[in-house]
Amino acid sequence: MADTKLTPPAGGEKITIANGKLTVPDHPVIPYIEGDGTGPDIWNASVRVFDAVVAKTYGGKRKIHWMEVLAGEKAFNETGNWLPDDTVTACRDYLVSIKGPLTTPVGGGIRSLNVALRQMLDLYACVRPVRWFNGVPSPVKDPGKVDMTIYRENTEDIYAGIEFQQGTDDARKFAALIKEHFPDRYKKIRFPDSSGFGIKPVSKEGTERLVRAAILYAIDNDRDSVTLVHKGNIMKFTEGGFRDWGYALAHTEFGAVEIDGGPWSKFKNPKTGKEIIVKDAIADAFLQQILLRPSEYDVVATLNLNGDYLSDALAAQVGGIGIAPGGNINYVTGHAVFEATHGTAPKYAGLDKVNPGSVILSGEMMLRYMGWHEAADAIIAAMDKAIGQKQVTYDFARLMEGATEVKCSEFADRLIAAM
Ligand SMILES: NC(=O)C1=CN([C@@H]2O[C@H](COP(=O)(O)OP(=O)(O)OC[C@H]3O[C@@H](n4cnc5c(N)ncnc54)[C@H](OP(=O)(O)O)[C@@H]3O)[C@@H](O)[C@H]2O)C=CC1
Ligand SMILES: O=C(O)CCC(=O)C(=O)O
Ligand SMILES: [Mg+2]
Repeated sequence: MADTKLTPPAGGEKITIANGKLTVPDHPVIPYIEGDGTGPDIWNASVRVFDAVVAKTYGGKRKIHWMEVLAGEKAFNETGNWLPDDTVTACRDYLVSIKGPLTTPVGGGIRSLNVALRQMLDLYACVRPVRWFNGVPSPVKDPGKVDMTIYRENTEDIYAGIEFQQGTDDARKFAALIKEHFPDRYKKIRFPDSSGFGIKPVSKEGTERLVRAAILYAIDNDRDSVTLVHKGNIMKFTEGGFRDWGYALAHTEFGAVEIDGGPWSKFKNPKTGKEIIVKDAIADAFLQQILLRPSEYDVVATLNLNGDYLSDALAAQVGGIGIAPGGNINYVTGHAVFEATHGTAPKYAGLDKVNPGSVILSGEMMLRYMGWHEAADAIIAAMDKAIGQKQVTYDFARLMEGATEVKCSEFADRLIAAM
């Protein structure tokens, strides 16, 4: 594999993987992408928290050597390329990286760089834990009942980007192809001449590796259930396939057996002996269930688009997207890019205003992924403490009684002080 032409920071070493196990040196090089919009505000606050927590936890023995790599507007302005090869190579070579949000225009323009990076590195699992921090304002009565981890398939579905724009030669060719080979289905297109088209590939292997990761997470973290969320009643061969392949994998690889005639199934956690239920839910019903009966759901395995919607909806239930973290992971190659669930929030760019919590908690996931559990735990403890002191960014302050609003950078200061 070619090394990046970027100059790595002196004194740092690469994280490596052998036989599926990461080796993390005490001084790892970690590439980061600052991000567009509010990305720089958030990154500047977050990196101070990461450096402080590692220094305080390990007394100077460990240190992250950050290496900036470019993507998005900054990359385009400096190199004329939205996602330079060097950036992808660095994320590939150094295995673990972290990024801020990148803008994707609606309707036309460039395709999502975020999605491109996930596809190029084959980061098939988008892992988004959703939990409530004591004191965070929430629109629901009992936000503490929400404790779920979303495993969103990250490389397939409508996000594969196979689309044909209305009125183009490609769209006409595609329509002609369906007309010739699938006349019955062509007849179902209400306005064929003025339609755009999108294709949704969902594969057995793609489903299996995602559902396997979700079940292994449930085993390792002693969770009660894995729910396969799909719209398989309507999209039978894609979303319905996801459900069927997911159950089949639970049976063949984890020894799950059907309960009361199925399809819900159960197996014993090989580590704890506790029962894990594998169940499924249709996506629209699931969205009302998570509001009404959140404690019945735990690990969620779902397709790309459902997972995108669900992540923001669940984040809102525990106080908003300002503290919703995530990681894009390939558990086989070890590649991982950590990033917030939210986007660039452009109206707040440069105001030092937004909540940096989502990137800070994405860093917490990254540290845990690296095996630096003590530092990760210290971030969670500091978060609890800082929020408890009610000195919070605008998003929480506007909903929290008796709170003092602090800037993005000041919230990082509070976290560091709370360590
Ligand atoms: N992974 C990525 O890089 C992602 C990129 N995007 C991209 O981001 C751009 C903007 O997307 P948009 O739909 O506006 O969604 P955003 O998530 O950027 O923002 C929507 C709203 O969420 C709230 N919000 C977002 N981030 C924070 C934060 N850190 N602290 C507090 N509140 C926050 C704000 O709410 P309020 O207005 O109530 O204050 C904001 O207006 C698009 O180009 C989109 O494609 C989107 C998602 C992920
Ligand atoms: O890539 C984008 O611009 C949006 C991605 C997104 O919303 C997500 O991954 O949750
Ligand atoms: Mg999203």
